[in-house]
Amino acid sequence: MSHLDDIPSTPGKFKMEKSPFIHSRMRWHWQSSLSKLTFWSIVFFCLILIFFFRSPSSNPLLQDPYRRSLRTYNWGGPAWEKRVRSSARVRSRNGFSVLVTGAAGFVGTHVSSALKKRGDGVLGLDNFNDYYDPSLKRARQELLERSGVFIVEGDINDSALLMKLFEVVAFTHVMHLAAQAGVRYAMENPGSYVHSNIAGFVNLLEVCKSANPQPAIVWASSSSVYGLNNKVPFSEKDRTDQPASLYAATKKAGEEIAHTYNHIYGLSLTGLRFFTVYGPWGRPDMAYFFFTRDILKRKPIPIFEAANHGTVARDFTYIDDIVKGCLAALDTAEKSTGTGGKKKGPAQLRVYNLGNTSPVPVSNLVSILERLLKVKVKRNIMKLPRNGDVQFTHANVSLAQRELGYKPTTDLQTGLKKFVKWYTGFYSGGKKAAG
Ligand SMILES: O=C(O)[C@H]1O[C@H](OP(=O)(O)OP(=O)(O)OC[C@H]2O[C@@H](n3ccc(=O)[nH]c3=O)[C@H](O)[C@@H]2O)[C@H](O)[C@@H](O)[C@@H]1O
Repeated sequence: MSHLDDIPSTPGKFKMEKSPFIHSRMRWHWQSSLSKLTFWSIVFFCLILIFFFRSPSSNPLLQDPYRRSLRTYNWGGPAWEKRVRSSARVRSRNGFSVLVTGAAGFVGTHVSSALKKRGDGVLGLDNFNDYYDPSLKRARQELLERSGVFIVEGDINDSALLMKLFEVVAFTHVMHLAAQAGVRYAMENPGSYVHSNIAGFVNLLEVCKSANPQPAIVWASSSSVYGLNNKVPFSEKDRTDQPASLYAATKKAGEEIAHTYNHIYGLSLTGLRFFTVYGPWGRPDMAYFFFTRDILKRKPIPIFEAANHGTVARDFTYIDDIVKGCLAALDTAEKSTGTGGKKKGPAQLRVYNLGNTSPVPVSNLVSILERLLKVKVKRNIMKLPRNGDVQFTHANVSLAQRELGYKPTTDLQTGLKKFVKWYTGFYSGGKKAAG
């Protein structure tokens, strides 16, 4: 037999062997390569399993919001109830008793502080999740505690906690600012948007509708509900049925859910469409914030541009203007009409734009920061990624002006100057910039 006989006549096929020795040798070869193959397959499979279970982004069941929702918070007890009552106690004539959800958040902190200053009773609620550096939330908490605002640690999805809070305090108003914010993060962690912005909102409304008395609710919607609209400036009468991100879709869903609870239970509900809010104590996931951090680190700044070199612009709105809008919405909110889960008559249902009315290209935002920080910026012009961002936003605020007396007064240059002053002060002295 020539050596050629060992070679398969066609790929994948072997000639039958007659020699028993060759036959058993081949079988041994086969078995050994088979067991090797099995061994390495098992190793490879195990590696994939380890990688899968260790990587939160690849397994939705292990993503933050679910772990967060499983977290247990310590609440209850006489000392805790005393703190709750004291924080929510009204200290001015005709003042409100307000439950502020998301009180350790950017807008929540500013609104809580402003309400407290004018003598309203304020109780905060926040789950201190780690969407961005929780130490910034803790610093905001300290700030509020110094002015007498207690923040209860807990989740808006926790019905027992919410019911307890309403049992301890007869809140006149709820300022609902707890949410999963951020447009682009919705592609990484969609579940967190459903968890907070839909399930959490419904849970809160369920408790509010059963409360006696029912509170009036003012809550944060978003300019992102205008989605792919081309008609500017955006007016409350415009369509909001083409969201560009899941974040926008959950905020739009919130507006429809608000309609339902108003219709069925007589809850007074006011949605505020915020337009890219910025300022001191802001959110590190927002462009103006991380641009500042990265400019100071001499890193290149990615500036998005639309097709055909189209400008990407935002109606950046300063936090103090937003706070005035929030307080005016609370002040003009009518009482809910239901009791104990039953509607007694029609109740107020409103939606307002709270913007600045003058969009600024993102490249101008970078130029302002460049001047304020006195650092030459390396610009990295990039195509607007298909990740939920829209090309521009521009608010028409005439409705808010008419009905709330809302009038924004801070331009981007002035507002950023205040932000940079806060930022450099806050992160100086060895504190690391939030990531
Ligand atoms: O007004 C709103 O409705 C929304 O405003 C912001 O969303 P956004 O306007 O996208 O704010 P940033 O994420 O700070 O982005 C500002 C601008 O910078 C641009 N950008 C962002 C990131 C980047 O690397 N480069 C860049 O050019 C974005 O395209 C956008 O035009 C908030 O993150 C949302 O939570 C809020 O609801």
